[in-house]
Amino acid sequence: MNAIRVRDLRKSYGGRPAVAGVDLDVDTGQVFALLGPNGAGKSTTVEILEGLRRRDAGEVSVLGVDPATAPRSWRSAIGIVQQSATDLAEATVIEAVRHFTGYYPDPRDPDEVVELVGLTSQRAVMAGRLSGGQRRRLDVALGIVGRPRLLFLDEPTTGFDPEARRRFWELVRLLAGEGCTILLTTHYLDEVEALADRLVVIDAGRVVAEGTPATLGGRHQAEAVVRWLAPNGPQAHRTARPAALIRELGEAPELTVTRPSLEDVYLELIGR
Ligand SMILES: Nc1ncnc2c1ncn2[C@@H]1O[C@H](COP(=O)(O)OP(=O)(O)OP(=O)(O)O)[C@@H](O)[C@H]1O
Repeated sequence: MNAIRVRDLRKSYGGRPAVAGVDLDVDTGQVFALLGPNGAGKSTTVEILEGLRRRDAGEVSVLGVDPATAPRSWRSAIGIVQQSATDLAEATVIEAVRHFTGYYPDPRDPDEVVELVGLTSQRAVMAGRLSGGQRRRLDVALGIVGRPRLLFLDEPTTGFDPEARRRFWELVRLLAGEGCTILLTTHYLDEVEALADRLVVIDAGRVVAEGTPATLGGRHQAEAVVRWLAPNGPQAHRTARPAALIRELGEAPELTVTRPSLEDVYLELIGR
């Protein structure tokens, strides 16, 4: 069964389409990324899947249920990390996590959750006193405390320092390894490359491309650029068969082979 199945999803605000006919298929256990420029319609799509926003038209099934009419039991199988953080300023980290365990039938141990998101040293700190990145980690903690079967992560690592991001990636891999399906919205293409099994690119409310990080937009078939330092200066040669050229060159100094990055392909897809 697909964890998420969407057909011809539509939503307008005041007559202006924000989502204009989106189809999505996310397999159970996949890490699936939604990419697209600001205002593309990602959050609107995700909020409809989370049951937090009404759609105008289209079919939506999330864990086999229509989120618009989903029962409470469905909600407890879903974890949400939204862009706008929950108001928790008056609780400490561990109190907030403990409080949220009360909403779920089979929650994780609060101390384990705090450790997983790297907030053990801040466990007794008031949420209102956390730094931006630490606050975001607390949001992640609250999203995973209920052991969700499906986790929505909307720009989860905004404000994270590089170490926190790497740690968060490990956490996503751990959750995926436990069989949790993950829908990730992010503007960081390295994050998509590191985590996503599949991705779609949304622009102006429509899916403009889909694939894996390695194959999006025919990236894997694109010509490679081979660079090296020759006695007469730096060389760059574009070729579909880099291995043959490298064999010919032998031990060339400063030899590199590059193909278009995911970012190159993405920017081309959205016409920027
Ligand atoms: N509550 C709202 N009322 C009116 N218009 C809205 C509302 N929410 C979103 N929009 C508009 O709908 C369009 C899609 O917005 P959405 O937040 O879904 O985009 P996004 O892809 O998530 O963007 P970002 O990357 O900036 O988070 C935008 O033009 C936005 O201005």
